[in-house]
Amino acid sequence: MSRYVQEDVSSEEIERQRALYGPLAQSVRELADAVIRTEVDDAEIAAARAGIEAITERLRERQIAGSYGVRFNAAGEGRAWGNAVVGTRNPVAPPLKVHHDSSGRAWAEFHLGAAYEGPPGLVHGGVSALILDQMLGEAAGAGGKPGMTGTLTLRYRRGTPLGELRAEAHIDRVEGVKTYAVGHVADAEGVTVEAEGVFILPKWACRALEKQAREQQDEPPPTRFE
Ligand SMILES: CCCCC/C=C\C/C=C\C/C=C\C/C=C\CCCC(=O)SCCNC(=O)CCNC(=O)[C@H](O)C(C)(C)COP(=O)(O)OP(=O)(O)OC[C@H]1O[C@@H](n2cnc3c(N)ncnc32)[C@H](O)[C@@H]1OP(=O)(O)O
Repeated sequence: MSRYVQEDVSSEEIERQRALYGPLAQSVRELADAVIRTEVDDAEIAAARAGIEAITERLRERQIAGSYGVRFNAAGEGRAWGNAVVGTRNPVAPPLKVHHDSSGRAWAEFHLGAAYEGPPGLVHGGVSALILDQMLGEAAGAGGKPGMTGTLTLRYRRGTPLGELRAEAHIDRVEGVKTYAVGHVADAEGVTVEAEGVFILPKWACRALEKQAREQQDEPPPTRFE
């Protein structure tokens, strides 16, 4: 089943949901950080666990059958709220608020805390890869050619300290369905990880985009999601 879902939902309703679920996910991020760092006594841990399990049960009383997917409304606004990097409703996502321009540039400033650690005090290399995969994909999408990651190559130049970071990406070149993008993660001292990747508009999406373009002749198809 496709997880690209068309929903009849107004922009106002999307904003209402963002204001409801965004802070919920943020509270759970705080919880993850607290679970890693707490030093309260054993009885407090047991009580906290019981409380968390009760809340989880409450939330599961009514839920989506599978993952959130990517949902579009009639205005073409896309919501990737379960996305592991930018998902508004995903507590695992830092989340990144990605800025774009139509020349195919994407950038974001963000904070990575204790939940993203690999080597002591440093960001896990897989987390840097996760973020750069998204950022390069966002650049490809911003330039009008979204795609699935085909190949992603990273060079870890030095450890990335946990804390305040910035990521940037831009399109290097486009060859038909293949968009080549480059980018990096940096701390205040400069670049820590560099990435290059190719993003490929899948055959199934080419067909879907052509169909969509035929249906809404003047409206460009959606190419990026928040
Ligand atoms: C309403 C429709 C909306 C459409 C939206 C479409 C996509 C949206 C996706 C993202 C949008 C934007 C923002 C999102 C931001 C973040 C991105 C995160 C992305 C991910 O987290 S994504 C998960 C990891 N990713 C995968 O899960 C890919 C699994 N894989 C496949 O889904 C297929 O494998 C695919 C699609 C890659 C190709 O399949 P295909 O059948 O369409 O095309 P085909 O095989 O014919 O290749 C065509 C040309 O690409 C070359 N090529 C093929 N594979 C290559 C590879 N791996 N590396 C380098 N080049 C490759 C060939 O050599 C040929 O090149 P040439 O023509 O020059 O010979």
